[in-house]
Amino acid sequence: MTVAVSNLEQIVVILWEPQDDINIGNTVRACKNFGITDIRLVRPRVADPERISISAPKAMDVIESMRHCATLEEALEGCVYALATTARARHQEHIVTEPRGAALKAVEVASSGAGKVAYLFGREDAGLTNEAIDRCHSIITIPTRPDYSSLNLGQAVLLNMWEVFRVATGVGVEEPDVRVARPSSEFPPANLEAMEHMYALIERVIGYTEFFKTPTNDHIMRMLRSVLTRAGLDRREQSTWFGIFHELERTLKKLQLEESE
Ligand SMILES: C[S@@+](CC[C@H](N)C(=O)[O-])C[C@H]1O[C@@H](n2cnc3c(N)ncnc32)[C@H](O)[C@@H]1O
Repeated sequence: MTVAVSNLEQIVVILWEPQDDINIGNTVRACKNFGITDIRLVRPRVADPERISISAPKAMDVIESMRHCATLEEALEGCVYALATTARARHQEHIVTEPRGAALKAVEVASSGAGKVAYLFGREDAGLTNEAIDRCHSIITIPTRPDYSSLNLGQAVLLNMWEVFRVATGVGVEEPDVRVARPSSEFPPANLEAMEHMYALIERVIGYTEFFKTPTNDHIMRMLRSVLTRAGLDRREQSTWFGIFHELERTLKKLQLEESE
């Protein structure tokens, strides 16, 4: 799969005083996964390329091109728009958005040719300072359960860069496939355990015939599973299928018994 990456070159990830090489490595990895190569570190406590590469293998190109900056001003060089990420929306005066909305804005600005767009991430123990947040146009808060809202730094980078990638490339944002859409059912979806019982039953019933010709039934069963998964059976439909195959098994067993007598 090839994707257009020109807008992604305009995205800058800034880590504010990162404290840990593993988190820097996870950031590098997430960025490289999604085509972002401009990473800038403001006063990192550590930044050992070898240790960083443990969590970001085959990414030495990005690791070696990371810029080390003494100040946020230096890190924001060439940027025309900045977004601060924080779990705690402390600044009522800022626009607060979530990663998807932020990515739409970031890619819009990045595509305009005006300059680069910076995403700021805070240090592991203290987040971003108020002064750093004040330099930004808007705040991104990743929605979480309210009493446990702080994500790991690398994971926060991952979620945001995934959205930037999707918006910039259009990958993974297709409309649902209408061919497989079905009206919503009044019954709950079929239980996975019940589905497994049903597949085992179907396999047994087919086994009474001469349909299976190969030593393993895997290929056929995988195809049947795929068809029935796509159908998205509800509980009533599943139990009807089960009932039909159950009756078939009973009948086939009876016939087999009669034949052997
Ligand atoms: C471990 S968190 C910092 C937690 C810090 N104790 C605080 O209160 O901000 C490290 C960074 O990940 C990002 N982050 C973590 N959770 C987030 C969330 N729910 N929404 C947006 N960014 C988040 C922010 O950039 C944050 O500064």
